[in-house]
Amino acid sequence: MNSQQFENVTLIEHPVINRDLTILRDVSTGTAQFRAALKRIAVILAYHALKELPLKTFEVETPIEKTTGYDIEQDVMVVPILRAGLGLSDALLQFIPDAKVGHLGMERDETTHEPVDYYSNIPDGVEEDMVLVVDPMLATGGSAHDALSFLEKQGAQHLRFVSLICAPEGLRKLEQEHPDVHTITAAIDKKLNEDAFIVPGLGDAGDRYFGTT
Ligand SMILES: O=P(O)(O)OC[C@H]1O[C@H](OP(=O)(O)OP(=O)(O)O)[C@H](O)[C@@H]1O
Ligand SMILES: O=c1cc[nH]c(=O)[nH]1
Ligand SMILES: [Mg+2]
Repeated sequence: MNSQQFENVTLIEHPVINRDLTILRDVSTGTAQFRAALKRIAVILAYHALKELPLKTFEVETPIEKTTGYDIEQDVMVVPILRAGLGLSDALLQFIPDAKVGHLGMERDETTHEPVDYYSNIPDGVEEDMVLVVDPMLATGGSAHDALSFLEKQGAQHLRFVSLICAPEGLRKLEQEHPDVHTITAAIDKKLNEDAFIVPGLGDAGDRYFGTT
């Protein structure tokens, strides 16, 4: 499936992503290799997710002459959806070391597949900042929808969603509920199964990243 079927979705294609997604999908991949592959893809996603940041110019003096310098004009806030989102947030902080970090704790109920919120801590500045909500898996879209709605209620106006693997069902939900939010992802998979897991997916991202079951 390609991103052209969805408004406001950028599907990042890169040979390193293809190789690392395969490592992540492989059921025999252990925790260390899983973390390393996720972190490599996260850097590529972060690079693309920050592409639209506005710049300001100023004069800088090189050893040879004065020239135009650039700095990022807008503050950035990274908001991982706990737990699995934590695996993506460091990559963004490598590029924007002074970014604020908010946290939203959510866990899907295994029977209803609805997210249950258990924690929130969002720094000041959410109205003006570029706010990047990060979570490797977009399945039904319930968790991302809750997170984006919560931030919109707090006044967020410049929201992006950064994900590793999206199901079409989740992308359709975001398209309907948050048409202004741009999604950056490394894969759009086939569908959800009866347990609302992404097919083929990689299983439970949080469990595989943190070594829980
Ligand atoms: O689109 P949805 O249907 O809402 O599913 C996606 C959510 O499920 C996973 O989290 P999980 O509930 O497993 O929590 P965890 O990160 O603590 O493992 C994943 O990291 C997303 O947050
Ligand atoms: O496939 C899925 C769906 C929800 N959460 C995950 O971690 N994986
Ligand atoms: Mg999980």
